[in-house]
Amino acid sequence: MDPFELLFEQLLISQQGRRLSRHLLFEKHKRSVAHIITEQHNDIINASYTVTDSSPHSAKTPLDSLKRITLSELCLDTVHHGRVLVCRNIVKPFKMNAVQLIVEDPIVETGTGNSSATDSEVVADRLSLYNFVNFVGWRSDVSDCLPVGARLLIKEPYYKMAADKFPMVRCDNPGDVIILSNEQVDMPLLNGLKWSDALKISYGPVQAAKFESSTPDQLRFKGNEKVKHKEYASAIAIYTQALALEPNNAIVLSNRAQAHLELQQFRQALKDADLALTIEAGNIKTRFRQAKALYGMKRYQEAGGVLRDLLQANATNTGIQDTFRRTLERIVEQQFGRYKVLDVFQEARLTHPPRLDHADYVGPVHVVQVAGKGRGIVATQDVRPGTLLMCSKAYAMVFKEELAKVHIRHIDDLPMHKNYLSKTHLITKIAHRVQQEPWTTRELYDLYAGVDLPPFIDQNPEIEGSQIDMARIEGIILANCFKPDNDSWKPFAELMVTSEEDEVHNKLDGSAGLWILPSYINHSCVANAHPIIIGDLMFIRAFRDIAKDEEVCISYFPLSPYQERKERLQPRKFDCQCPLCEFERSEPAAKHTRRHQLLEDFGKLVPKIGTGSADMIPRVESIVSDLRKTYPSVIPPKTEGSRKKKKSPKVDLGTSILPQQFRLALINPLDHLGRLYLLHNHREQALQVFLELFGLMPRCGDMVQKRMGYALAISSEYEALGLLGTRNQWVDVSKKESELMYGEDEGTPLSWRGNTLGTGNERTCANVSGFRIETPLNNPVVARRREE
Ligand SMILES: C[S@@+](CC[C@H](N)C(=O)[O-])C[C@H]1O[C@@H](n2cnc3c(N)ncnc32)[C@H](O)[C@@H]1O
Repeated sequence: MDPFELLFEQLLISQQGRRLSRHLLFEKHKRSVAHIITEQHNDIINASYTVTDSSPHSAKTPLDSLKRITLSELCLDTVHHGRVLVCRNIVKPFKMNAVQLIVEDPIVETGTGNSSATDSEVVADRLSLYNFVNFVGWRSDVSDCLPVGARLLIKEPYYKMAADKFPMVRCDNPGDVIILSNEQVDMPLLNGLKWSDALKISYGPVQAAKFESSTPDQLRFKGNEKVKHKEYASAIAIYTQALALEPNNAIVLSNRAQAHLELQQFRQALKDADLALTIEAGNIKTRFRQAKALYGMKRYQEAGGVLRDLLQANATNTGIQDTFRRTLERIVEQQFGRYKVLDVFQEARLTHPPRLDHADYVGPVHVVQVAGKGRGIVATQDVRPGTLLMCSKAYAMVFKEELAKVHIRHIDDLPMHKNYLSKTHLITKIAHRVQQEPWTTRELYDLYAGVDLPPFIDQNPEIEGSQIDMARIEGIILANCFKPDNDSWKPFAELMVTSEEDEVHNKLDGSAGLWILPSYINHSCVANAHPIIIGDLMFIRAFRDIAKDEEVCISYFPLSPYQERKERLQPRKFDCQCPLCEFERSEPAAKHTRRHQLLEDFGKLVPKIGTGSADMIPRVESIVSDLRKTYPSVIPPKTEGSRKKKKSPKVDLGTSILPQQFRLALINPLDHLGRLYLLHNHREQALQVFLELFGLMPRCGDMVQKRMGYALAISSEYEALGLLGTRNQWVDVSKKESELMYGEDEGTPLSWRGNTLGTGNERTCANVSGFRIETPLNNPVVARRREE
């Protein structure tokens, strides 16, 4: 069809509010497929978005209470509660973000052997299945899972206008889609229905009963071919056909176990491997697959037992040896919380995307009710600073690097909002996991889902996939999602709890993930613990002493002046009652206003400060001085650092969190002032500023990383002054702070073992908040001074 003819017909139809004719549906489908193929050639991945105005619908009514509805009865912008659509797929589907099909109604038999409609009258329409098949990519071939002729039931269908201004049936919830097998044709719902004899498609041969004429062996080979091409979902569909013909075929069962392993469907893999072993007990390959499935399910002890037995008979098999070694490492992690942190960093660097293979660890903490906060986490014993409280692997995570590959363009070139990307994909990933692993649904649905959703109260120990509830999943990620700082594992995570749509979408652009146990940790501005995200692992360590039964809290955002924190808490719908907030609330309002004004003045100067102009020094000094005056009894900065004064400074380790000592408004301006001093070689003043900054930083939340950075900067300045003893003392301080955050790796704090935090050569330069500081080895002025 001529593209202009197509456009003209589309225009006419859209003006008349009619659904697309059958041949137009085919033309559009064909064009979309051709478009995808071209884009594939250009190595661009498309994602098609149809953004719902309301929360995605999930049917709650059981199938046998639903009444049939036909395509022609569907009303626009309506969720058809209490109804079910019976339909048949009539095209080779394609998958972008959603699986796109064209489906048709069945024909009603009249009882006289005639049908109520002729073939040409059978209504067809578009169906978009979101979150549906395995998330193996936007371009996956899903035709083996949804072949032409597949009969489907869509519970409580939603009919809506798509972004191209034509209607379509949209289904967000995989649990609401039932693909009927050959045995399911006798359902009462299908009584009196038959399908048009000719599958009225305009291209390609039709194979409704695709595999029926094949033998189990032929199907096995076909499945193996799919595995070779990494099309695991298709392979599983084909092996399943083979097993329908020969249920006890141990080889097919074992091969299907392998395909499930590839898709990380460990429980299904274990089921197949177990069954295959009851038929052929000694099969090494199948036992190895069984061990891998156990490993995937985190049943490391059992996996270890199987692997040990296997090794006894196959001592030289390197694959088994390697899996056994990894299993032992997981057992040590799971039981003792011992991680080789440096290796974890390395692994995160080398794995793309960095989904890491490590065990979860639950340290001395448990979940309890906390007055006024719902549930929370408390320590089960006294805990020392640096103690690992938990290590948790993300329930689901999307990485910026994955999203970067997605070129957002609707198939009809309509502009789409990029910021929906990570949110949509995180929801999809979670829905997919729920679908694949229904036994994990309970722990997911138990999470707080926002003020508008009541707690989940289903008492079933194992919630079935049909209970996938996209609205709840959305609520859960908005209340509990952590977003690592832009570039992967910077130790700052922000929890998003907001009802402000735009804000949420903006924040959800980039990497984002959901971690189950950490989601129970409540907020405090003076947090005693802090999360570090490496790949998809979250480590949470204590930053201060925590007494038995004391609550463990993290900060949901960086520690900032009161006004800013207040604004950030507003959409989260709770007031923070931490000692700092209590104290600052009790301060006279005039002080807050004055600080706010001064910080606004400072904000206006920032672009000019960025140019490094020396004129900025007195201006920033004046703002800093005025800010100091807004705090009571400001302790003047110590005057250490003189070359004559050899006495080591008394280092404040920040263990005190007396709210009166916080002077948060000073931090940012002082940081800029320090940089300016350095830039203009006023090194002694810079040292004073860094010393003051270090003193201003309590051991709270993200402050620990800054403390580490300033301690490093101070040590560099002492080195420049030739005060090596003092320098070493500050190096130790920085090491201590680094240990607090990352733990120790074989006795050496992580930041000193590579370039994970600084520039990689911390003897020659340090990195404070991204600002390079020169030391004698690379600063000619200081080097000369030393020579003198
Ligand atoms: C990530 S969840 C924390 C666990 C949650 N308390 C629960 O019961 O599952 C975040 C929610 O916990 C509550 N919350 C967290 N910190 C709080 C605090 N300091 N005071 C009051 N409520 C808090 C708020 O309802 C917030 O939206």
